Amino acid sequence: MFTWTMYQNYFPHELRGHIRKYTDKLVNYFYPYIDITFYELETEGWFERSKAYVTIERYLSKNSSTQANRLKANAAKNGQSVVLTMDDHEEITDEYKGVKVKWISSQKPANRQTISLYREDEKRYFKLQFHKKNRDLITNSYVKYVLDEGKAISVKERQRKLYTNNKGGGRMWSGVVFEHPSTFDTLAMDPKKKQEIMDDLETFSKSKDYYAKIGKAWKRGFLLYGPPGTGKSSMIAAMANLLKYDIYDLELTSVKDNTELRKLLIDTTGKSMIVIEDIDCSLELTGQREKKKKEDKDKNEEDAVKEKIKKGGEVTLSGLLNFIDGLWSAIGGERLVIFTTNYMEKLDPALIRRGRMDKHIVLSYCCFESFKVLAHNYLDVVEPHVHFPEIRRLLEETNTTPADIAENLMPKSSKENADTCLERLIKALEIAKEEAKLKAEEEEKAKAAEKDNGATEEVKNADGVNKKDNGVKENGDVISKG
Ligand SMILES: Nc1ncnc2c1ncn2[C@@H]1O[C@H](COP(=O)(O)OP(=O)(O)OP(=O)(O)O)[C@@H](O)[C@H]1O
Ligand SMILES: [Mg+2]
Repeated sequence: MFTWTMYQNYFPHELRGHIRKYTDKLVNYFYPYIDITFYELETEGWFERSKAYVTIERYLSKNSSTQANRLKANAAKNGQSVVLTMDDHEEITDEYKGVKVKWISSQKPANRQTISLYREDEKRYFKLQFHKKNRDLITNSYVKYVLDEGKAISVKERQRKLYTNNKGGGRMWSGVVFEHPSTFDTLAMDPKKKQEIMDDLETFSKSKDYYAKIGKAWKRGFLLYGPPGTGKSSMIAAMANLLKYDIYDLELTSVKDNTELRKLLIDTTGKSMIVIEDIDCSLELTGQREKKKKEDKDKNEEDAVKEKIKKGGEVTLSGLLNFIDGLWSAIGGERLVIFTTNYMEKLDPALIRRGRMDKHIVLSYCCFESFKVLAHNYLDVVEPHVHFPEIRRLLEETNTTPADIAENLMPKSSKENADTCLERLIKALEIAKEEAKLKAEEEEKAKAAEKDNGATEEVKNADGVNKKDNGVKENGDVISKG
């Protein structure tokens, strides 16, 4: 029998090299498959897990749980859930555009002659095996498809974060797990408007190539405005939940100057939303405040300059504009910038022009359509209902926020049911209507008094006699008519 030792004795080293080369060629000639190996550990750097391997692992988890007999569980979401993938030496099949491929999970034993500092010196890998005739399809598009899908699965399942910049400490942002339950289903607003916003967001998240084609940074600005309690913050949470984005809640008043603002921006990642709430209250950025500041400065310019030096710089309007759409803002990609305000008219037009804030969304008082969403969510009550027509009429006659409606719809004890809650709401709306009527009457009176006052002033100006004591107080309340 021809043994291994005989082979080694008969054929010297160089010849063995040649034989190996030709046998490999021969085998390749008859072997109808191509194998691609993806190793688990990066060979360069500090033996990190290769991104491609982890992404493939995610992708294969969808087939593994149904096809493989031995599964391996890896922790995900900081240990709160597990990802199941096939264990070593298992095989699964996958199909892409009618072509079947095989994935094999395996590992090469450790090289005993080398000393490794790393615990897992066995080389674990995934092998992708497919027929030679499908070479182009698999190498050109299937591999990319697997990586994209794997990435999408991990984005969907990752734990999202809510970051803020006002915690101090060495880090720019500090984050907690984001778990706000608000979604577009729970958000009360006109269904058509809601659908339009959802479509807008979903189109944005899928438009990477389109933004590249038109030469625009992949980001979109939203301005949410409306009275307090109309759902601006709730909508931001719903947007983050829809797109599975992280939120960076930027507290502008805690940012020292424009340089720090830029650093904060650079420190954010893609697939995120940068939120500045109540932008009208943030620093000296609004048109009116700018004007007031200018007046103050004219009054005492020296003092203003001293103050600025003492503060050591500040965030300016141009700094913020640069933050939103300057050169640095394009890094990371796939980002929403969201401002909220209660007073649209207070904002500087430069801040809210289209292109910067691409979409303006007004959140307003509760209409009947919005009420129906809340009634369904809070009480499981749907139209037709005996109380609905009256509520509809009252909503048309009052300005009530969704927050007020929601508060009235929430059962306060186990004895309360849908009917009692709706009746409470009707009472609250009637009171609001009455109050609004009284307020309107008072305003009417005040206006009339102001008119009278104006007329008195005119008389005074005409004859030079002081007729101020005419029974009308300066604030407009009529105390007596004289
Ligand atoms: N459109 C809405 N749909 C569902 N719930 C709403 C809506 N608006 C308000 N609410 C309810 O009222 C509460 C307050 O709403 P939210 O904080 O979103 O208002 P806001 O517009 O951000 O107010 P502010 O201007 O004071 O920040 C929410 O917790 C939610 O329960
Ligand atoms: Mg809010």
